[in-house]
Amino acid sequence: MNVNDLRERGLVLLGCGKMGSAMLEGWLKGALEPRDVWVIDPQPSDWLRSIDGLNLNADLPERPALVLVAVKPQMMEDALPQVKTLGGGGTVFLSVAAGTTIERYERMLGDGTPVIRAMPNTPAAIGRGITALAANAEGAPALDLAETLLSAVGQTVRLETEDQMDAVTGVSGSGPAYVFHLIDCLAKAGEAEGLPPELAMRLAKATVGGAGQLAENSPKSPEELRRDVTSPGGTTKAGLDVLMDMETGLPPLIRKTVAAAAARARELGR
Ligand SMILES: NC(=O)C1=CN([C@@H]2O[C@H](COP(=O)(O)OP(=O)(O)OC[C@H]3O[C@@H](n4cnc5c(N)ncnc54)[C@H](O)[C@@H]3O)[C@@H](O)[C@H]2O)C=CC1
Ligand SMILES: O=C(O)[C@@H]1CCC=N1
Repeated sequence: MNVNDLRERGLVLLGCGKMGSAMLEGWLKGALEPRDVWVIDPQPSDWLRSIDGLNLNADLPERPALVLVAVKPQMMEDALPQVKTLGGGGTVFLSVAAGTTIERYERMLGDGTPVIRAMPNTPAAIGRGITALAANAEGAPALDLAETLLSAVGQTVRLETEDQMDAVTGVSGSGPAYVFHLIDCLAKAGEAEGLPPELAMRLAKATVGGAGQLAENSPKSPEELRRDVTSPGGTTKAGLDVLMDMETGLPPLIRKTVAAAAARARELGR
């Protein structure tokens, strides 16, 4: 299966909120036209309504090439019956829902359904996402196509086993939210040290954005880059002594944060 199949047979989005829209926006800038896409969403956004030629809550094609499932796990029981007749083979199901396992899709859609699970993240909206993928045996031949689609919104990585997906969700799926919170905390701390709010926020955003880009592009490890900032006896060392405390600092806090998110992903899967 390839992009031409998508264009000939159609791509269906079941749910098109924040994540579905970020992905659709990337695809419409690339290989797909609005007429190739069917969206099922009871509350379509103004953006979706404004796309000329998009098949919005219209009758579905008989045998679409792919259904992207982008509803919340809690909405799954209501949403999936709308595409149940497409299960059993022929149509590939690509799910971005946290927690919901391949086995659960197979139960809901029938044995033999090609299922690919993916975990993207919201920087997809600016083409800077990262998506992890895993598939059942029937879905595996469509992994190349799924990667082609998802690379329109950032990097992709294939997982060795589906079991890794909950940990991935705790790191990169939820991760942008941790980083946005870090920006807020940094800005608030700047304010507490006497900076005007706007200046503090500008400094915090540029620092996190710039450091993230540097960490991604540099041949040096994050640890080396940290050492480059840290002068002996200087200001960074004083700050890091607090942040890197193994009992009260970031390491145990981030460990607990990711563990809680991964545990919730496992819970949602049940
Ligand atoms: N937001 C994020 O950072 C990420 C979200 N995800 C996953 O993506 C999925 C969607 O999340 P968001 O886009 O953030 O949520 P969202 O709430 O923005 O979008 C969900 C969409 O589903 C629609 N919907 C509700 N009931 C429906 C039904 N019966 N049939 C069809 N559509 C229905 C809603 O109207 C809404 O537009 C979730 O399963 C989440 O786990 C995965 C990675 C990152
Ligand atoms: O919070 C959630 O459940 C979803 C999955 C990863 C990011 N957002």
